[in-house]
Amino acid sequence: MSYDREKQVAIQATLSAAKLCEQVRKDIPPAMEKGDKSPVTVADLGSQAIICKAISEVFSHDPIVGEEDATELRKPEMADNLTKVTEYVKGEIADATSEQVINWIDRGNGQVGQRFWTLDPIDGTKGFLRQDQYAIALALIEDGEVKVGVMACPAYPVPNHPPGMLFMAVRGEGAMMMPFATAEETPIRVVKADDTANMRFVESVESSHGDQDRQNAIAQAVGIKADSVRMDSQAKYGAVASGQAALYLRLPSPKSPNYRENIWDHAAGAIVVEEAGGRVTDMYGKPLDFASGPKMLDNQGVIVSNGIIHDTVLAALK
Ligand SMILES: Nc1ncnc2c1ncn2[C@@H]1O[C@H](COP(=O)(O)O)[C@@H](OP(=O)(O)O)[C@H]1O
Ligand SMILES: [Mg+2]
Ligand SMILES: [Mg+2]
Ligand SMILES: [Mg+2]
Repeated sequence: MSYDREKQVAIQATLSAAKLCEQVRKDIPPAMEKGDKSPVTVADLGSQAIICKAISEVFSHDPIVGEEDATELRKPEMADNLTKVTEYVKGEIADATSEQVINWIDRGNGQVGQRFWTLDPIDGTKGFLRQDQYAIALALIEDGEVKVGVMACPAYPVPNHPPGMLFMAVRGEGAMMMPFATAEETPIRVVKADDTANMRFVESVESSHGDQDRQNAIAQAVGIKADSVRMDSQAKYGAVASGQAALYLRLPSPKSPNYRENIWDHAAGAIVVEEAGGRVTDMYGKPLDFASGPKMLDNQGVIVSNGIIHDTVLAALK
């Protein structure tokens, strides 16, 4: 089966959402707080609206499992925020109304099933607020397997061009990157065994999202001598897929040992790395479970590598 249509719709939708996010970022957005105390901005909500609309128009029966919902935005005291989100969405969809924006965002309340999309409208909201890395991440899952993944990374550096990189993959067709500036697709591959210059590892900027002491100890144990490169969001998967790093370690934080990862934080990145020749498992070597629900309850930690060093990393973790 061909996924060309899915890939094209996903690329156009994430690039459109990326424009909205960059517009919000220029205006330095204030963050609102969600129920779990994590931040959300008008850009997260606007991005989800744009992408859910685009998917729904073409694939009207596909559920979308998105990170955000419009519960807060519906409250009368949030009217100003709803107006702001709608204004930004209008930059991409000229005739959008607030009512439509709310409904598009809530299209992201879908359930995991035989075929569905998972969406992180801004992965790395903390990075976005710091003017660092963030990603708009969208993936199609069928029969428990990620089939298409697209990550738009508007702040990702591109040599000799303004920042902005799209990473994408279709199962069985390899992984590509495409600078926003040139729109030229190039195939990407993970770091080769003899490429010592790129044998570095990436981890989250946020110390509370992992276990940086242990991550650094494991990297050293597998022979990586350089300090880690800290980067927000699934852009880290892009770094591994494009051979700029050999390893991405995400071990459970000692402060939140019972935390479970969300599917939208990993699905798009995982297929991009796998199709670039790498490997993605949890810290025990188990495949990530994208089929059972929005949280990967049976997985802990995430290990992303160029494949060659993967078993050595898993052994060091024992
Ligand atoms: N205690 C925790 N451990 C691991 N990940 C966490 C976490 N708390 C939040 N996160 C997730 O970390 C993501 C950001 O990843 P990174 O740290 O690699 O930039 C967040 O995505 P959002 O920014 O989409 O909410 C959020 O889902
Ligand atoms: Mg969030
Ligand atoms: Mg996220
Ligand atoms: Mg997010």
